[in-house]
Amino acid sequence: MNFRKQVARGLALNSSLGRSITFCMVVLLVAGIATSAWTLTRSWQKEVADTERDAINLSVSQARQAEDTFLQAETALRDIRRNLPATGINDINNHQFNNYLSELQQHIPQLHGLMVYDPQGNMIATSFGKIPAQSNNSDREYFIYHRRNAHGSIHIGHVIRSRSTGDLVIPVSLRISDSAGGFTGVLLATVKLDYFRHFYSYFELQNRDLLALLNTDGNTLYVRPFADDVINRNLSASPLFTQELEKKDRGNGTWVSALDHVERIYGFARLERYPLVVAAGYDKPALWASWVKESLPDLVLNALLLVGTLLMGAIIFRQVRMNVRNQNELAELRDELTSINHTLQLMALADGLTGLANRRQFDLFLAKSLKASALKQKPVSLIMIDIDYFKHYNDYYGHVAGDNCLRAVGEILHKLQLNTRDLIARYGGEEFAIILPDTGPEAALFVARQAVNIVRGAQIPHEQTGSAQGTLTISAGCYSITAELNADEAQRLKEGADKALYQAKVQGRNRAVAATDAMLQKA
Ligand SMILES: Nc1nc2c(ncn2[C@@H]2O[C@H](COP(=O)(O)OP(=O)(O)OP(=O)(O)O)[C@@H](O)[C@H]2O)c(=O)[nH]1
Repeated sequence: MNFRKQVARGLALNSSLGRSITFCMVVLLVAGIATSAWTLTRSWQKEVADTERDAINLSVSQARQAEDTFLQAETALRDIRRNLPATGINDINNHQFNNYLSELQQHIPQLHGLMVYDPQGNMIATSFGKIPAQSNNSDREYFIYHRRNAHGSIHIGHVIRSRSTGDLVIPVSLRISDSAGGFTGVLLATVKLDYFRHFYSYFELQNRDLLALLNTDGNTLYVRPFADDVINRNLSASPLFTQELEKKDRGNGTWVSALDHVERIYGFARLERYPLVVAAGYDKPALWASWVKESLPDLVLNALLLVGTLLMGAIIFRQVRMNVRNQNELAELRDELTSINHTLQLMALADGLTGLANRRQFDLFLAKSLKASALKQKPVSLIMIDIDYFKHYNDYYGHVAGDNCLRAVGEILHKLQLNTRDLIARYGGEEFAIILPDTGPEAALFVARQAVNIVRGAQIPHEQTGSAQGTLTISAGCYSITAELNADEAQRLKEGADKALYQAKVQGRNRAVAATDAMLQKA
């Protein structure tokens, strides 16, 4: 048996019930798996959507906070510019102005310092109170920027290390111009990088979650949780600058960070007043791990449900298989009983010695033939056959040989060319009978003679017949009637054939005789 057949039998697939149950189980399983997959996918998508919303909210709030931080610095610078002597910055009273700057700085905690530079880059006032010996900042980017650009807007530069204190600061600067628009110096407010460092550390973020403040040209100002070596790194190739900010000022996206190659779900927001952008990024692999951990009970439950369904299916299959097996066994038993019944029926209707129809079958067949004859009004004939001198045969050869002889005569008679509807029977003892439905007297006598001739022709030795041949012969008597209904026609037919047989014996045996009216009238 090949594998497919084994599986089919194992699952009781060879029954229609088995197939129906298999179909239902497969539908249930597929539906279960599909539902679980759909639910889990939806749950993960919701997790990602929630995170995207969190990221954009965080970036927007931090952009707002950065905006306020730099706005305070700008306001301070604009105040300073307003308070510069109308005659020019060279007329600044150093001591007084330093105090003013110092006081202003103390009110704005994120400020590292406030400074005033002349057109040559020399510091002429500072909130630190004392102007250092080496204080020329004409090489600084912001200074060069303002010398070249005549506009009076705020400029936020890249992170620098303060020459006064060595701290990392973000320079916020404003150009000072004379009434003709000529360059007369630079006002500088430095914002502490640590201010953002501390501020960003307040948020409860995972290890690799990111919060960054960047210039819109892609330069990093501060990126939590990275070390200071990423400061001033150019990230202009990041999708944030190449794709997202090109399209909108705030939004979200997922990309792999250029800093550490970790995939993050980002939210970003551009500051309204300043060329800065804030990005908040959530570690996607960590989010996945935490989601898997949270979804584990659901996963296990779903798996258990599926296993339960499979087990239930297996139990049902087992029952169906047992059912089918029982049914098959019952069918086999029924077939066996039918066959035994058939054999018993045959045994009940067959003669044990010769295998011909027995007396019981003879009677049944005769009754049936007579009824048909009465209904169709067609003749039915009976030939009675008796072995001649069979007592002598038994006496001479013994009863065992007598039995064999009976069997041989049965076989010989069986070879007669009869119609299929005719019946040869052992009538009893050494007597045989042939019933010929739809057969008249001439045809019956012809068959009877054939029987006599064929037995004689077989030349079975019989020493005790008194004849010269010394072989076995039979005598036959036949009679035909067209039966009437409701009459004991069997008796009439048998008596007629018997009388004819008697005449055959009387006339010298080894012959066939048909019953005549004269014979029948003789009592
Ligand atoms: N071996 C054997 N003999 C049987 C069987 N049935 C009947 N017989 C014998 O058949 C013999 C019949 O003898 P009878 O009725 O006297 O007739 P017959 O000797 O054949 O003489 P006729 O009929 O006058 O020619 C008896 O000896 C029975 O014992 C049987 O089944 N086997």
